[in-house]
Amino acid sequence: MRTNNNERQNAMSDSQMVLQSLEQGLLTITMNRPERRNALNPDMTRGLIEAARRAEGDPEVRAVLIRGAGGTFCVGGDVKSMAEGRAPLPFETKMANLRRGMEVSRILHQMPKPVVAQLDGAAAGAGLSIALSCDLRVASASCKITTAFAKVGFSGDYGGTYFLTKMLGSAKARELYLMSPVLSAQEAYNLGMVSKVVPDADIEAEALELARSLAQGPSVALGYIKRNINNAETMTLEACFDGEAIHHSRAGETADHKEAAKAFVEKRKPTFQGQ
Ligand SMILES: CC(C)(COP(=O)(O)OP(=O)(O)OC[C@H]1O[C@@H](n2cnc3c(N)ncnc32)[C@H](O)[C@@H]1OP(=O)(O)O)[C@@H](O)C(=O)NCCC(=O)NCCSC(=O)/C=C1/CC=CC=CO1
Repeated sequence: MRTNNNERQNAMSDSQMVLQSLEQGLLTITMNRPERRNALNPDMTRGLIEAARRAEGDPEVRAVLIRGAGGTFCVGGDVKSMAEGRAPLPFETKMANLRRGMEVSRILHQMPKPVVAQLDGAAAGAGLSIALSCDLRVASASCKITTAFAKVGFSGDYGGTYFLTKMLGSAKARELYLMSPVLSAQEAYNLGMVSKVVPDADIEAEALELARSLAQGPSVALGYIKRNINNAETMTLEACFDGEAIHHSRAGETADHKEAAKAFVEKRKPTFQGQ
């Protein structure tokens, strides 16, 4: 079914476990299972993938804010449901389901649009992995941050070992995965895992302000910046030089670049159109 712009702006995923709202170029994705502190289950995973695919493919989306309802980002897999010990799925099915779910981290990390994670309450296990796949993390002062996996006999998923190793280096990633300490927001900030710590009362406003400013930014250049940095995670210096040369030259052809240069000379704030 085709939807008009108004309907799309406040579209919800089929499952209602993940809410989507598009306003002025900013897609807000809200994990909505507050009674379980937004623990992941199959519906939530499907909703997240659907939202991430929309974020990637919808040209109206210029930036993304991902957050959790009820004052918690996401505590990862649902340990209470794991403890119920339902009949296990065949290994191949289990593995394929998990692999499919992880696409959310890949899309958020790779798509050429900035993604901000609003971390409040807790970010644990796969919830932390998803947060680490984002470009920027704003945390409330009381937020608890932990890999959690080893404590429940898991090794890690949703790309957390990849992102944390790239972010902090192998030694620190090993420590945080093998020992699984619960970090305060300030400790996570000191390590470089979060960009900003704000008072609990300000978390929503601060995360929204940051995400909105990115949604109103020079989108082509921001997308290329993200690509360059992603390239740097895996490519050679030569390949990164090539990428920078192409991206910088293309960004220089955008209306946003021309507007920014003009605004600089005219000593005013630029207005970006995202093209
Ligand atoms: C450090 C914590 C995240 C937060 O600590 P704290 O603020 O002190 O809160 P608690 O008192 O511990 O918890 C409050 C209530 O929330 C329930 N809860 C917490 N985490 C989970 C969870 N993951 N699943 C279900 N319920 C959860 C907790 O039981 C309390 O409920 P009651 O009040 O009824 O007792 C701390 O909570 C913590 O360490 N949590 C566990 C984190 C964890 O182990 N996460 C899973 C890691 S494995 C994973 O992510 C795996 C998968 C596999 C499956 C599918 C998809 C993805 O990943």
